[in-house]
Amino acid sequence: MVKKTGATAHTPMMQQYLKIKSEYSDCLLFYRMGDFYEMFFDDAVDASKILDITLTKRGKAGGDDIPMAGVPWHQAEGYLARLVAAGKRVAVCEQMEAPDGSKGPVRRDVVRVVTSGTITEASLLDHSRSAPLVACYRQGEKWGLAAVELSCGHWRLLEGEGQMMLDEQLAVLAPAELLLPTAEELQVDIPVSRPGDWSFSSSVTQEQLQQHFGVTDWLSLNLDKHELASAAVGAVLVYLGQTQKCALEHLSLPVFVERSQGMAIDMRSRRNLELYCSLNGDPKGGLIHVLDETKTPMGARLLREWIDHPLTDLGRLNDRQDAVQSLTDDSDTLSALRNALGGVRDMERMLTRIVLSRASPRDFRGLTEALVALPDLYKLLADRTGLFADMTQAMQGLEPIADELDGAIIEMPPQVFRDGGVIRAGFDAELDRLRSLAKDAGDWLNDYEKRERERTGLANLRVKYNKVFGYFIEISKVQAKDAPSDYVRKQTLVNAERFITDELHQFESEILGARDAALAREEGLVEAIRKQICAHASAIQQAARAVAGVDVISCFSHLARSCHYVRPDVHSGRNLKLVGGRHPVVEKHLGSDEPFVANDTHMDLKSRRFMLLTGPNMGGKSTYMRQVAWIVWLAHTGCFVPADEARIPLTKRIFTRVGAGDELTSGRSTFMVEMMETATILNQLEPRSLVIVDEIGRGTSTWDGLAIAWSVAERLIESKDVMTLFATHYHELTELPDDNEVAFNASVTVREWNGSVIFMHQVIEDAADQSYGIAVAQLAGLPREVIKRAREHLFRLEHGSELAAETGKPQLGLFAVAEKRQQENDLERLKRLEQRLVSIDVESMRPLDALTLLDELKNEVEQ
Ligand SMILES: Nc1ncnc2c1ncn2[C@@H]1O[C@H](COP(=O)(O)OP(=O)(O)OP(=O)(O)O)[C@@H](O)[C@H]1O
Repeated sequence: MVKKTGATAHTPMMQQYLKIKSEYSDCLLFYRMGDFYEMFFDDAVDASKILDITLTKRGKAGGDDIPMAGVPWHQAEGYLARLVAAGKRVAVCEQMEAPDGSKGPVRRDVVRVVTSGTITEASLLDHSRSAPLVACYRQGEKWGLAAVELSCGHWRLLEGEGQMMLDEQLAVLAPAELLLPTAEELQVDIPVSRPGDWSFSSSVTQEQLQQHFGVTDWLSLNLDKHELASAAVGAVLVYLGQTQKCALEHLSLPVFVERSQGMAIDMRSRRNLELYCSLNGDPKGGLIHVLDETKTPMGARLLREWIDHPLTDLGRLNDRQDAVQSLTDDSDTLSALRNALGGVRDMERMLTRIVLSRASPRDFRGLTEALVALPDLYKLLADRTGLFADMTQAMQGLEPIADELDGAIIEMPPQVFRDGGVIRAGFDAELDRLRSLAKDAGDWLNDYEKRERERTGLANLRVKYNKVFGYFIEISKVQAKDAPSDYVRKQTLVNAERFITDELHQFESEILGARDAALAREEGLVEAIRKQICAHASAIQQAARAVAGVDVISCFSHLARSCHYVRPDVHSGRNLKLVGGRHPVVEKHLGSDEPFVANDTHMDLKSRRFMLLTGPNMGGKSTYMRQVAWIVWLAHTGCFVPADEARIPLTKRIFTRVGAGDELTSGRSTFMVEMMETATILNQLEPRSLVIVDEIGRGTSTWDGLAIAWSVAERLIESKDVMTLFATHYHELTELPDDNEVAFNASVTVREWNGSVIFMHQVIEDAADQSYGIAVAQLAGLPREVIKRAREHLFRLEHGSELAAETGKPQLGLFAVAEKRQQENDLERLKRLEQRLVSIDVESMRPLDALTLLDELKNEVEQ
């Protein structure tokens, strides 16, 4: 810990620093000094470690050096990102006035606190996904969530009950930062901030809404019926006030939208099905990677939202499908639309930065171009009904502001505002006048330099400029002695002397005045334009949302055409029929020499609801089951599906249990994870669930594993209105369909050829005849001797009882052993019962004792 006070009096600047720092003690303070953000004391020490920057010192406190570290202001973005990623909050303190040379430090204020949930800079955000700030408020089992994406302005309000559902929602929302009351602890790996318990209240929300949005009509937001979500909104708004310190015009209103439940998919299942990345963490192996053919960042984010939240409302689903169909059938419009979308940059996030006064000139230009592109887009969709009608309407009406912006902002603006050059010539007469004054200066300087060379005869004389001295004449040391007498010496360098003249001095005051005036004029114009944009913020937001919608729909249409996806018939009946189904990711990754083998699926929630899938390792079982899950999932998003024909029953939940890797970091073994996933499925099954079980019971002894797999399968078979695909290596389970007419066997086919196996990847309705495990091990390159020995062991295990009879040695097959153990257990239990019965003295028993004993005996038998 570095001492901050001591006997030495602090300089006025350091006193100002310490005062501001004391108000932001939980933050690292970026204290603006000229072209740098400086940090002092512990902040400097911490930042120098995290950012790997030099730790220097500035002045003393209590006799000790004050540590200092700094970063250049124009590179602050990258440094902020690293500090926030390291879990820091950073208060950015700016100079609020230009230094005027008078005594005392310039006025400084914190203009913003940067936290992981309030980042808006393009370079710090993943363009394709949201990273919301989420407040959570609980009362008993019930909870309310308010999630806002500051960089786009969208809200999502949710309420629910129970920890499990809360965990699931949080996992899907993937907050960048969580706001909680002080007493609340959630076991999540997300940075937590606490805006103050008082802020979690509906009345605070009402006040804040009035303050930020001028909303007085509380009822129109539908928050009055949702006390918990409403309280969470209050905390979000208070926190944004604490950290952003500016108007939040770009935020949409936090309306509580009642959502029909939608399809529920727990986080493990999302991971198991490889939604975002493959099980080994490669994003290219994730489904999103294959589906994301969107053209705009807004579209990419909305695509994730649609995939993340599949619909169970058939009406809405149909609207999406109709829209996708209409573009799929019209390839000219589709390609024109996708071309036009290609030119639209991230309107939502650029708008946010403009509203929050954090935009670069390029954000202004980017937004301008996006607005200018809107008419092309909506004209392409003119006369279309359904979803497109609302979307085209939202894109209209912004032409005047688009024209205004286009007339104001130059086509290739610089990266920062500092040197001006953002406003087009011809936009403002006064700016043009000041600029031409400044520009004429260049000509004047050239002319002056020429004149002075001629007058003095010094050919190397140069007129130069730097920030410290302004304009000066530089003459080499050798020639300096010949400088005329009206040259006033200003600075001596090793090889040169610098001079000033009255004429140059007078020119400087005029010219610098004109340049400053031009910059100030431009600043004023940009601010006026910014205000104009703010006034249209809500309309621009809606247009951006509409662009995102058009983008996702055209992405779906593009997939339908280019990858041959078909419109699924999602219906309220029970029948599932997939003809020529394919796995979207595996299909994409296979080379042309190894075509994907399409497979059919015929099931019914009522009469054919349990598929027992067997077959060799590497045969394609996992691929097949995931493909069914994916087709069902995608069908509920509006996307067409990779199949030739698809009829899909409305599905409320998807569960998966897939052979995942160990979660060793969470202290759970493979078997434990398996059992937890299985428990989730069995405890939460509800009608219209689709269950995928890819191996169960592998992480324990064969007997325990088989027993568990068997009883889980039985339970799933009994579950009405639940469709299960159950892959297993336990061959014994293929007997299940014998006694259960809703169950049927299926297997992936292989051919044997020259002692080797060839995988056909074809799913047929029959049990696999053998497991081919040893053949696959041979393919994988296990030593020949080990394979030979394995075959001998296999024979011994499969023919245990016959061998035992022949050799007299007890070498039992798996089932024989199981049966024998069961018989032995039963026998023992019977013996114990017999002993108890014999020892009873009936004559001396009271009736109550007799009844109690009878009850005990019954329990023992039933165990
Ligand atoms: N329908 C298919 N068409 C073409 N190739 C396929 C098909 N299904 C699977 N494959 C290929 O076979 C490989 C193995 O498939 P998969 O992992 O589904 O087998 P599995 O039966 O589940 O194996 P295991 O039992 O060892 O988990 C896949 O990575 C893929 O390359």
